[in-house]
Amino acid sequence: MTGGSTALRLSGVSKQHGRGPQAVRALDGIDFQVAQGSFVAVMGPSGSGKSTLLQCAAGLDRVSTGTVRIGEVAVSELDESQRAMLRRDRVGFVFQHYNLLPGLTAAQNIEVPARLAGRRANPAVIDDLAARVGIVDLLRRRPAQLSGGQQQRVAIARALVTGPEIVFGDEPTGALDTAAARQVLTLMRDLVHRERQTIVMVTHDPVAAAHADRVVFLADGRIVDEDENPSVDGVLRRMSRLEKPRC
Ligand SMILES: Nc1ncnc2c1ncn2[C@@H]1O[C@H](COP(=O)(O)OP(=O)(O)OP(=O)(O)O)[C@@H](O)[C@H]1O
Repeated sequence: MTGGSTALRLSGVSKQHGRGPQAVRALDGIDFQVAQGSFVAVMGPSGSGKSTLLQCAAGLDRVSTGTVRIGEVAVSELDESQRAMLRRDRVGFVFQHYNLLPGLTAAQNIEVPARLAGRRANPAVIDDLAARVGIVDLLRRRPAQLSGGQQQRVAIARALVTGPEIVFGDEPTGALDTAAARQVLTLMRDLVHRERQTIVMVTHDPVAAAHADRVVFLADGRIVDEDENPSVDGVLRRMSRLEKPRC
């Protein structure tokens, strides 16, 4: 992991969904830091709290207790509209199903977050992003004219257009075939190692997780294991320990 500043810090974070007898404690005392310029994967069995962790870390949901910081900003102290502004200006998102607007070209899709922030992206910025993610010749196409891997590259460029401090990925390769997934993961790793982008990705896929610098493993809302030098076999071994039936 690279030294330097901390892009994301969760301290003592708990999150309860619902109230009373129906309440579910999805996160239970999470302490989690991500160094700026690193690529971290979050894994764990179904229901272990991965999505809740991502939602709380990205300011999409409120924590019940504890603090979340993105850079110097205490996200957990912001109100709803301040969190919306933080997400717009400082956070990028990449989803499993790309979420591109079908009526817009790739270039127009990339520009959407800048437009939402009341700006127009300089065409040179779009060209630069397209070069960084390898879609220079595809900018005039609409999503239906692109493969899944190409659409995810457009979505990654869109996530980067505001120059975010951190990018969150929710199963970003979950809908891709093996070859396209590998290319997208290599791109994400290059963005981190060449450009010092920071990426936090939730995944079920040990191959995807092994592209990260570090993998954290959740079970029952807690971080129960970490792998600082992940390999596919190592991740599979750790996951199989977590997924053993409990007595
Ligand atoms: N809005 C909600 N209301 C009530 N319970 C919820 C809500 N969202 C999640 N939960 C519960 O919180 C726990 C953690 O859910 P979460 O979706 O974060 O897990 P996950 O690890 O992402 O699961 P999966 O891998 O299946 O997507 C689960 O027990 C889930 O049922």
